[in-house]
Amino acid sequence: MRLNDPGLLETRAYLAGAWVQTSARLTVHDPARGTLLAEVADCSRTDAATAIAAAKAAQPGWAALTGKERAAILRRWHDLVVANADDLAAILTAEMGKPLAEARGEILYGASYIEWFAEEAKRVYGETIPGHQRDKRLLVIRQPVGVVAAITPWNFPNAMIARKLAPALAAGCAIVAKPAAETPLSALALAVLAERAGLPAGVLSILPSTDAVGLGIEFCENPKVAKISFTGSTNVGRILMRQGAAQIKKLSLELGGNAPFIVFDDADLEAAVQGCIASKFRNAGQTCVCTNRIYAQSGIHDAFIARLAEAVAALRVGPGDEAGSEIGPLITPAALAKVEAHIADACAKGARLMTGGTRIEGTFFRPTVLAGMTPDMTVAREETFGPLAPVFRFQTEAEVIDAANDTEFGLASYVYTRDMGRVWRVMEGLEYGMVGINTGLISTEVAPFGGVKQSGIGREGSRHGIEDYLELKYACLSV
Ligand SMILES: NC(=O)c1ccc[n+]([C@@H]2O[C@H](COP(=O)([O-])OP(=O)(O)OC[C@H]3O[C@@H](n4cnc5c(N)ncnc54)[C@H](O)[C@@H]3O)[C@@H](O)[C@H]2O)c1
Ligand SMILES: O=C[C@H](O)CS(=O)(=O)O
Repeated sequence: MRLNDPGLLETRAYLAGAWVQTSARLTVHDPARGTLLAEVADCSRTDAATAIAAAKAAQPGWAALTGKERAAILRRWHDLVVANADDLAAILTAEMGKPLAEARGEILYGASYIEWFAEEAKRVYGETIPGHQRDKRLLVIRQPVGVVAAITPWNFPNAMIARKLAPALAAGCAIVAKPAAETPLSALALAVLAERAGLPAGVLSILPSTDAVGLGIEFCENPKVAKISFTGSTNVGRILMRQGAAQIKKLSLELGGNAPFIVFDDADLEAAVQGCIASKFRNAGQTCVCTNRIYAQSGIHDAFIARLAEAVAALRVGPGDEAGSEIGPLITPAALAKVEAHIADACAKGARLMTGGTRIEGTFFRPTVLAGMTPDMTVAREETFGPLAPVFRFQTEAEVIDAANDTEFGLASYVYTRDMGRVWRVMEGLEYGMVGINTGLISTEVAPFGGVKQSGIGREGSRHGIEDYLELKYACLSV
């Protein structure tokens, strides 16, 4: 990996304002080649307690700055991230595998959250309320919740952590973050730049660790932690809820998905095919908002499947750092095995393979389209998190809304139709936090990202995102 600034490839933990090399090390591998990339500090639960104590000590001073002063530091951080985007993308592709173009897009996407919340830092407004009695004056102020503990996944190792650090810091919180053990380098590089931007010591810690369970327990049980912000699987989100219940720990949860992609007869066929590919195969299908089930109405079904299979077969699979690669490797052999299991289950129950269906080498897998899907197949209920596009046929609007909602998940959903009445009926009928209408790409810092049902609690981004890191305080003044 060639970097303009080798200082961004940091392998020490950023702990209580210092760069710390721990005795234990965790290893980071390139998923495309299986080669060793780096040995990184492996933090313990004790290290987490130290970081939390430092955050608790530093947070009042950080909150005492004006929103404008915090905004200036966040703005400098944003500018440094953008200026170093090529290096950050190279690091991200090396540890996670996604194509460089997607990695660079993620860096700018993560930076957009830092920019957005630098602006929001100046707009944490309070309010006055007309008194309920003549001698009373009422007011409300918003204050930072305090120390935040964040836990993030491997699939967007820059953006998912930026999407938490930015609002927390903008609100005046201090934050301790544990990135996924598979992809710590992107988070550490962000901390290098945050320190350069002037973030005070102790306000932020980044703790790579193979002891996810132990640090999770520390985050949940340490009374200095006011809130946990988690992005990852619904199963782990459930564990954290349970572990934090004793202290009524505040929680923001961005969890799993099972996105339906619905194509009605009146849809623009080519737009639907391209939107489906964008939604399904971004990051090799390893995003929480990836299409997981495709529903094609009977009139357009055959033409849609034929065109989709043709376009999917043309997708180029290869290492993310090789020019032209569109589909990188899956993160682990276990991730690849899950894709194969979903395909085997579907075919055993009558599905037809239209293209792909086989591994190439290592954890590279051919993008796959299946036809003849039925609700009893595993992929109808489970998030594949890989390059598999299963197509179900449907007849009526009511039938497909019921099918789309027949899941415990409710994160993203997609609808292709040119009938405006149908747009409103289906958008209102879908039990999801987000709906893409005639588009397969919906994520942006200016809109509230998040799910309903077992896809999460709270929203990230938008004018709503900072609220998760603030408390309302009501004062009643007798005059
Ligand atoms: N809603 C979103 O914004 C969003 C974004 C990305 C990924 N995801 C979801 O995340 C999942 C894939 O990511 P993953 O495999 O890394 O998820 P994961 O839940 O296995 O891991 C996520 C993070 O939690 C940590 N972790 C694991 N077990 C833990 C425990 N017992 N206590 C505390 N922390 C623990 C991991 O080390 C990692 O840092 C998918 O379900 C995907 O849909 C959701
Ligand atoms: O995987 C989850 C991310 O939130 C995907 S996105 O880049 O925000 O759409």
